[in-house]
Amino acid sequence: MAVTLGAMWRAGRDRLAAAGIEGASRDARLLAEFAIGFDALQLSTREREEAPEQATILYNSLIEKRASGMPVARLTNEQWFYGLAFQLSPATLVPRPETEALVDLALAMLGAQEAPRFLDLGTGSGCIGVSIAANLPRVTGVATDLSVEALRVAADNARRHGVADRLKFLEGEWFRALDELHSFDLIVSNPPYIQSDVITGLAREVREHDPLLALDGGTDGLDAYRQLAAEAGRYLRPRGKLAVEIGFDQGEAVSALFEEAGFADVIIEKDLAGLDRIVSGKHL
Ligand SMILES: C[S@@+](CC[C@H](N)C(=O)[O-])C[C@H]1O[C@@H](n2cnc3c(N)ncnc32)[C@H](O)[C@@H]1O
Repeated sequence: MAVTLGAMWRAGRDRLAAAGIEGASRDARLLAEFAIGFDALQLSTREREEAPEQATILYNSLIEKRASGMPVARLTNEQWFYGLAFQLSPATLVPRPETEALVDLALAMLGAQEAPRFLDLGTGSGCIGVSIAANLPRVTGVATDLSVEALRVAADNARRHGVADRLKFLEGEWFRALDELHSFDLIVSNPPYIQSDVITGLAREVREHDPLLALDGGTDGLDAYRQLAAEAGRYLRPRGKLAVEIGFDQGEAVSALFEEAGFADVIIEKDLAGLDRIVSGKHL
């Protein structure tokens, strides 16, 4: 018997709800759009059309994977961030909405400058660096990662969004990736910041599907911040800034590391949920 597109996606929604998936309706719609190759508007306006057999088979298999805990972004291999679609791979973190605050900070700081330069350390999918470049036509930047595969994806995303000619991608451990002596107006990073022994207790969607390299911040979660705070000054212009994403309970510890390293005007900023999310400081 022929099944309509509307009946198809609603059956998926009910399956996800029965499996206890939060946001079952949203996820079922996103997976239906992906399986059929529609956008949200097309799915809404063409619900009465017959569902193609191949799309139904694909959709049902995606719904079963989602029901077993695989995040939608891992199934579609894509995540929206700062109004842009980012391709993903198993080597990249799924960009999180709270990280968009780092892009806001960068745009506010660099927007008025003539030819600003920034560094995005641990770029992953490239979401931070590509979003900054896409919103500031005069900016140039360098994006690094320890993962070659993540860098490949980030470079693809830069091409996709037309900023590849203004971003350089370099492989290596934090500042050691830099190929020459650079001097930046801003260094941004969302480094791994989860304590090693907390990772096994994280939600399954994170623990099983985000790369460990993107999560593990060492015994106290602060390994990357120690290195970044201690070394960033060498790569910043006078009055340049270092700004990092932090875990909700790391504000004081990371601020102290910034102050010990000689940064001035150290500020902790909160996210929309009212949690500490960014620490920034100025290089004198
Ligand atoms: C939390 S993820 C952030 C990814 C991306 N910037 C974002 O916000 O979605 C941290 C990134 O740092 C990279 N990374 C981890 N350790 C690193 C190191 N020692 N040197 C350079 N990059 C590293 C990981 O591969 C990962 O892409």
